[in-house]
Amino acid sequence: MDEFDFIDKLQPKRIFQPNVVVGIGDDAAVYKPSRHKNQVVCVDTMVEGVHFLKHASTPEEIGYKALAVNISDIAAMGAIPRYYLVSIAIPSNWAEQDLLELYHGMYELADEYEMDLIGGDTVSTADKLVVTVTVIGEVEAHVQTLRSKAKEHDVVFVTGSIGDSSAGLAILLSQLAVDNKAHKEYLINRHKRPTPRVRAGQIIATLDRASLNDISDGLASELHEIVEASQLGITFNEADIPISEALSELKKSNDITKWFLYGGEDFELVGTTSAESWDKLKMACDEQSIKITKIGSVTSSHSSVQLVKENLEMIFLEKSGYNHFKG
Ligand SMILES: Nc1ncnc2c1ncn2[C@@H]1O[C@H](COP(=O)(O)OP(=O)(O)OP(=O)(O)O)[C@@H](O)[C@H]1O
Ligand SMILES: Cc1ncc(C[n+]2csc(CCOP(=O)(O)O)c2C)c(N)n1
Ligand SMILES: [Mg+2]
Ligand SMILES: [Mg+2]
Ligand SMILES: [Mg+2]
Repeated sequence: MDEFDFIDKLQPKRIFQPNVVVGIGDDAAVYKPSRHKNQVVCVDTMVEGVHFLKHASTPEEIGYKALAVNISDIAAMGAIPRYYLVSIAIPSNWAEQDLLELYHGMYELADEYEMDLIGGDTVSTADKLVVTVTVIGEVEAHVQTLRSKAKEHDVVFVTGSIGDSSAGLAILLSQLAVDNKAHKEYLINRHKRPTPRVRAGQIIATLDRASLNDISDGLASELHEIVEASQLGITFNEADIPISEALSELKKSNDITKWFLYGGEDFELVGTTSAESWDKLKMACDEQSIKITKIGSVTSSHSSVQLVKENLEMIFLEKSGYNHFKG
């Protein structure tokens, strides 16, 4: 493979955003920021063996997810994704065709959101593929859906359903057998092709105030991040946590809490807002068929995350979930 030929093949056929001044092909990209908007930027990396296994995912699925997890961070800021850059470290056992397919996985999502690939970097590496995606988005200058914005008595809400991705990973790792074929495919798909909740983030951005976080490391961990940043507490009900039909089915013979509390990679949004704003949010989401569920409330109990179990026992949850240095 030739580095320069490969980069030539990444040149987009079309540019969606009129504000791109210089895209792929020079020393750096140039774009014009929109007036009255703040620029929002995030970067997340995926490493072969840590975030995906080459034999368990197609290159297209890996590319899709590498972009999706970053769009999810943009959604958690109430922002709209506009541009992305891709840095890729390539070992010799990845063929050019695999890499072009990986980019196709990204194009699928980028087309949906009319995002432009405006640059990146290509290097070789000894062993595992590493793909790092940077996304730039824009948000109305007054919108700040920060982890620190929770207030006492707020409603705690979550989009979609929780725990599917982690159960899907357990299937891929042969730690879980699911007989129902449709359920098995659903769970694996939720792991490989998470849906970033940009539309929900947009609605939340219209509220007077909201705290917001996306669920990458697990619900318990993300709730801890909100209570730490807001110096408050959260209490939530196990019975109210939205669980898919596929995961509910597994409840009969598995302890599913490890998936929905600590598993991670749900890429749903979790946040808090006033009771009044919650009513507006719920109504707006219902109108657009966006699933959003109230799971608890914000308390004055500093930095504690309390779960009311289905049997009404109350337990304090530790900040455990996915942690790169704890496994
Ligand atoms: N190596 C680093 N250097 C500088 N800032 C970092 C570094 N790693 C993380 N950060 C910053 O720390 C904050 C939290 O990052 P983190 O990656 O935990 O958030 P996240 O992307 O929402 O979570 P996840 O990576 O699990 O998806 C962000 O502001 C991020 O930019
Ligand atoms: C092969 C394999 N083993 C384990 C996992 C689970 N996993 C990896 S990183 C992560 C948290 C989010 O990542 P980050 O914090 O880097 O954004 C999780 C839950 C996986 N996806 N693939
Ligand atoms: Mg990150
Ligand atoms: Mg995040
Ligand atoms: Mg992230």
